Amino acid sequence: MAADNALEGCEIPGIPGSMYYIPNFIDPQEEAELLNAIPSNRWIQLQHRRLQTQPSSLSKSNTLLEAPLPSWLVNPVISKFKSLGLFNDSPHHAPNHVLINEYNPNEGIMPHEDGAAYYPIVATVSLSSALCLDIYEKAQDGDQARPSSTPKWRVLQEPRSLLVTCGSAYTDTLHGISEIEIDEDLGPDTVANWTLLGDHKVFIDNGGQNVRTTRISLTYRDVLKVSKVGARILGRPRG
Ligand SMILES: O=C(O)CCC(=O)C(=O)O
Ligand SMILES: [Fe+2]
Repeated sequence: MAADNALEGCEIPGIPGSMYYIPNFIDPQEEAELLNAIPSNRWIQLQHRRLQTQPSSLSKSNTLLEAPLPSWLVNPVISKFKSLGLFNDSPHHAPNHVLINEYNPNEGIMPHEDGAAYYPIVATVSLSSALCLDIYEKAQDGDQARPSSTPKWRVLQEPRSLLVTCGSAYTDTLHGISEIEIDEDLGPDTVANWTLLGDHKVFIDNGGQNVRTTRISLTYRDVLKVSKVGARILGRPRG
């Protein structure tokens, strides 16, 4: 992809196809401003996390009703994506959809794939707390893909970092976050992006542990199918 040059040196070793980790993608003030801007009245409470979607959730046919993203999700994050060349090759040349997930300690998300509604590039900004994303190889079960029984890799996402998943890392793996309070046994042999971390000393000094606090993630994607309001009202899509 076009971002290859800008992301050179950020590719996570060992994970095929590729995932990139950029520590300190935003600064503490940008992080605080993003946290402040998240509307408090749009959360949907699920059993093990809460979430909101911007500008809106997808229809049953995975279609997004065309609408601009709020400006606080565009600047500074999407401007920084542009300087990295991220989403240059995606159909809309920019993300048009952001999922905001909030996890308290002991909360997570089951292993899953993000699927065919999106162009295969995902950019995730982490806020507030570090935690490990578990990456599973895909085991084929008839037509159904299921995760390998244990995670093959762990990616430690520090607050203010960016994780980019693209290509076969998007299509051929599953990802999840385990419902634990403490990420244990963190070190060079157990964390795929150890050499790319902004500050691995924090984890060494803490005996290889990360005690989670509440983490919020912003997941930027390009939804492939977008419908225009006018076309919908007329019942005739006009391209
Ligand atoms: O919070 C994250 O980093 C992952 C979220 C995720 O996988 C999703 O919403 O599809
Ligand atoms: Fe996901």
